[in-house]
Amino acid sequence: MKINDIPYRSIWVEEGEVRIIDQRWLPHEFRIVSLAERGEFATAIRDMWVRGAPLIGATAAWGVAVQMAADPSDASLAETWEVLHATRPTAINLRWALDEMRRVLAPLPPAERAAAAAARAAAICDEDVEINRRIGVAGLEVIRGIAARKAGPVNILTHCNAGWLATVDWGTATSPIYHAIEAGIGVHVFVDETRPRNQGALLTAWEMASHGVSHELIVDNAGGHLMQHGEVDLVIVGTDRTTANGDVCNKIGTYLKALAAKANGVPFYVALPSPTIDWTVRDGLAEIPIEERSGAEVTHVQGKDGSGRVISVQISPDGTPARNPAFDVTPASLVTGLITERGVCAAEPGAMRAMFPEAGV
Ligand SMILES: CSC[C@H]1O[C@H](OP(=O)(O)O)[C@H](O)[C@@H]1O
Repeated sequence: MKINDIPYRSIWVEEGEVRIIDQRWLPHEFRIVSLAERGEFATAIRDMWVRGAPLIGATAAWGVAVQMAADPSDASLAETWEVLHATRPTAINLRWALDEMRRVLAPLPPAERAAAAAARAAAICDEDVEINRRIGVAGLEVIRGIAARKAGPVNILTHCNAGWLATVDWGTATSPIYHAIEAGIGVHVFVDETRPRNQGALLTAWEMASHGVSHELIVDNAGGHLMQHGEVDLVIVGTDRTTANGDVCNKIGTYLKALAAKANGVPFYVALPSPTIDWTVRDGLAEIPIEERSGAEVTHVQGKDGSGRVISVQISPDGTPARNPAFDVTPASLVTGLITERGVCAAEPGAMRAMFPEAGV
């Protein structure tokens, strides 16, 4: 997407270096950093310099590629899979990308691995961009259908950041929004702040403003109230792992939005790129590992002080203990539809298998 009319991706190669936007400082500072060795890739994923399921996968793919240039041995490949896989447990794209890199590289002689790894990592990024563009095309029809039945803008609520900053480009939940803007359809986006790390307030609001999308930031607890008062026409969220049965794991708080949407007859759609489907899992609640992050993310909040410095402040008493589950699981029964790169399908195993027969499940 464009920032001040300059096109960017969230991760790219420039002057032989893998570069990322260090999202920890957005929106107040725009910092680009280079990742030069495996440990830096692991840190960038674990500490959320980059975040978002597809971007985590793309970053891990480049981490493998950089390591193969340093040491293409079997032991190095195996160790790199383990080191990067251990960074964050929930987004399936991480395992998908690491498995994909191992599938391509393991059969090759070590001398051929560096070039092959860089090619596959670059292709994973390009594929992500195209998948998300197609999700936008499919999701546009959902928005267009709602626009045809009402006056005024289509009011869309989204949770967390499933934008171009969570992917290589376009985003997943935001791609239909960007496509609707391009199609001349009026939209207004309610951006959930998304405690505790505020990906909505810090990242989605920045994306919406940068792209000129009408939006308002709301506290997480306001979504149900707006739905009760008919102010939300559609909910679109992203996902970090969707099961073969259509259960959707996403940022903490998504489940509560789905409950409110169901209670108020608001369509609840999930933008789902196929690498985010975990075909090996059916019962999301029972089987998807939920990342528990530091309680400091709950007791402290980051922002800009009066002099423009990015600082962290403590919002709770000294020593307050905190729990910080980073994701929750929305049962398929609460999902109106899955917006995939091949079109919209029901959140149920038959429809998903029909959409992706190659999954072979
Ligand atoms: C397009 S997937 C984005 C997905 O990832 C986010 O989690 P995190 O910021 O912790 O990586 C959130 O669940 C988004 O919906």
